[in-house]
Amino acid sequence: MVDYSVDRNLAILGINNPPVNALSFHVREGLFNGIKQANADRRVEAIVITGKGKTYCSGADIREFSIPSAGKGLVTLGHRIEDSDKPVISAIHGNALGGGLEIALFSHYRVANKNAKIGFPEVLIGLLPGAEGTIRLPRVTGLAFAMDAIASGRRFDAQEAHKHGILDTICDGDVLQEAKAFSKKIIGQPLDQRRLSKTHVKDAADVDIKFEEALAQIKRKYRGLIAPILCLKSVRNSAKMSFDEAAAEEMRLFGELLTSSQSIGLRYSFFAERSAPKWKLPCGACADNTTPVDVKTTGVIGAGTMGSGIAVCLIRAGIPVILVEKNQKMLDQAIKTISRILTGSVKLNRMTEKQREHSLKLLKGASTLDELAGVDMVIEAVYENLELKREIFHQLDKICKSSTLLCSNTSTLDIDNIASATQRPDKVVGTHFFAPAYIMRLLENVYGTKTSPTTVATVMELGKRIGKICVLVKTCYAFVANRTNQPFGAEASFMVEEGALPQDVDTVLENFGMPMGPFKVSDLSGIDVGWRIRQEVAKALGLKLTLETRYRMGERITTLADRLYEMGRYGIKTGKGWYRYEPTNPRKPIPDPDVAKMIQKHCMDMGIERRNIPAQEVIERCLFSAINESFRVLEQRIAEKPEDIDVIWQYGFSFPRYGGGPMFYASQVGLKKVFEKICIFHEQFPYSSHWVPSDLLRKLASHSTEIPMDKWTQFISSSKL
Ligand SMILES: CCCCCCCC(=O)CC(=O)SCCNC(=O)CCNC(=O)[C@H](O)C(C)(C)COP(=O)(O)OP(=O)(O)OC[C@H]1O[C@@H](n2cnc3c(N)ncnc32)[C@H](O)[C@@H]1OP(=O)(O)O
Ligand SMILES: NC(=O)C1=CN([C@@H]2O[C@H](COP(=O)(O)OP(=O)(O)OC[C@H]3O[C@@H](n4cnc5c(N)ncnc54)[C@H](O)[C@@H]3O)[C@@H](O)[C@H]2O)C=CC1
Repeated sequence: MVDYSVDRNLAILGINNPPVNALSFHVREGLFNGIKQANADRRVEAIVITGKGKTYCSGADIREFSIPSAGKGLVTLGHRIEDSDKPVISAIHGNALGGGLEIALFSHYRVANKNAKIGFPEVLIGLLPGAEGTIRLPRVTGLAFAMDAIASGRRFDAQEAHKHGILDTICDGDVLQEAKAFSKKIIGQPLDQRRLSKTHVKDAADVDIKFEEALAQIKRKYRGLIAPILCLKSVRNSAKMSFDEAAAEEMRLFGELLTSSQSIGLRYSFFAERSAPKWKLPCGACADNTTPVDVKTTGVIGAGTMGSGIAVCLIRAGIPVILVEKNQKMLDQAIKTISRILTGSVKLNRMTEKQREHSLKLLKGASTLDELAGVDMVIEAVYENLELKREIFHQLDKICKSSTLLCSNTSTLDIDNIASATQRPDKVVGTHFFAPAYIMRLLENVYGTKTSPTTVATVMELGKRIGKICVLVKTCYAFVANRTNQPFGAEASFMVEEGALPQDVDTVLENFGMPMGPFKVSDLSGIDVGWRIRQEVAKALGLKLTLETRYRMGERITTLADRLYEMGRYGIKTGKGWYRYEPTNPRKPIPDPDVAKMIQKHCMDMGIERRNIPAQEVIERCLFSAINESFRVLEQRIAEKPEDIDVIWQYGFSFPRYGGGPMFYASQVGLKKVFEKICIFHEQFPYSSHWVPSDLLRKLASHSTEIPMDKWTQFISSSKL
């Protein structure tokens, strides 16, 4: 785990723990023993700590935080490094993150390759740099930089690190060679001033002002998160207390965070996010054994909300797009919108003006499908209408070259049905983006019965290329995202019918951690979109829709959203929806008394008695109904693993990362408790089939002990009840 070698007068300690050189138990032991050995070795005059492979060290092994600690702690190791009689140089390439940066700060000198990335990302997993990082960094950089870097968790480059004194020198080439050259300058120099524990925070006098400024900023930026605040407090301590007192307090705060529900949720999310793209098909094909085809050119059909957003994602990643729209006015409008979105990216420093111009050159508008004959991939984003989509796929099949992949951005429709309109069902797949497509990170890729592994691999790879978090799911009505979100939204609307107002429900869920309540989201994505979907379903089922009903096919429904549609309130796009929007601030939802009146009249007409709905009921009805549906999705193998559902909720619906997602939330509440509550709601609301308890959940809840999440799917085929 740590390779020890001696090169003339230098001991080289090479951290060798692929893939990221995390500081696991054996690495800590190896470094500790290496420093000891080097100090005892007469040939050695200086010690270099370096990383083998692609990186120096990416910090603590995050998995070890969830098991009892063993062996030497990072602080003990760090003190051994700092106390070394022989100078220790950290030679950094790749990443020096978290505990890795702390090792570097325990070292007496730091040299780095110019491409190295440095940072304290602990806050992103709900922690603080607990091996004296919050006490040492301000001693090097001053308070303002340390507060910003530690509370934001951002990674910065070697140049910035050098400017703030973190690095002594930066090199172009091999960092180990640079460290060897550097050692010649420092061997024999006194070490005391290089030991950060012996130094002071230079701008300590300004600590209160800097703390208040930083606190105000992070409270705005990271609403509801505890770790950024404790990060700041710990940095403040570095200036107000002695080194040892501040370090002891840092350890206490670290312990507090380590066991906090937020950090546990964020650590879960870290691994869930990495497990989601590791797709697997029932035939055994998976990410590791399937090669994607190279997508060089694309077509997007439909230049509406989604088509324009998808086109932005593609051209921004350097992929040419032919945007086909039958309505010239819509096309002109879309091209203007796309240009405006990219201008916004330039303003936010996310791209340069030159990149914007280059991206726009990759976009070509067109009015017929014939233009798509030669592209490698088409993404269809026309209205949610099965016949229309089938007709388009039928035509594309004839027009496009035989290798072209045909993707649909449908939000609900069966991929098998769409694929059956072509002679190439193996190349048909769902690519479900989320609105606004150029912002939301999720791409829910949907495979049909005949979709080939190569097609799946290609859309998963394309998603990664355009910066999306991809999750693969099996086709079914509404797939995983919209299917599990549907009961959540239905319960939110039922509660509005029973006594709450849209803003009440939104506020409770926003306080829970959702950045936007479901009624604000509905206004954003368009009330007409949901209306069209309901019309489609009704048409497919041969139903005639009416506003004066509370039940359809034995199922409870509410027609409140349809009433808004009838009033022309389509959401933000019409300036009115569940809320109203002023032209001067068209994205700010304002509660609208007209909506309250409409709701009250609806209730009176339908004979619904309104009552007070407590906040806890809002949370339980929204979340537990989604959880129940999620368990069904798992038992039907629509989603492969619970983490996939959680990632979908985080990146598709902005479920707070610290909350993990509905599946993780259920695991934290306890499956027994969740199941019992679902049974109670089922009795209370017998006409909502989403309350019929999932068999899988029943099996898991009936177990005498809580079953860990990674074992849940093993119970699908188990007959145990
Ligand atoms: C009083 C008590 C004192 C206690 C003191 C505590 C000291 C501390 O201050 C605590 C810490 O160090 S906390 C850890 C700080 N470091 C981080 O958060 C870095 C996390 N990793 C990354 O950002 C990217 O993986 C990275 C940028 C490094 C690489 O990105 P890539 O995109 O190249 O690769 P990934 O796909 O993300 O990762 C490759 C595989 O490695 C796993 N992994 C990454 N970082 C890990 C880490 N720190 N611990 C454990 N596993 C880790 C990752 O899960 C993936 O493996 P698979 O999931 O199997 O694919
Ligand atoms: N709006 C949303 O939040 C989301 C929508 N979706 C799905 O994306 C698809 C598109 O939805 P939106 O962009 O919201 O619709 P939209 O109504 O904004 O845009 C649809 C566009 O398709 C064009 N179009 C219709 N038939 C066409 C044809 N034969 N050839 C070329 N263009 C044609 C229309 O003129 C219109 O500009 C739907 O399947 C929808 O379910 C998926 C995720 C989210």
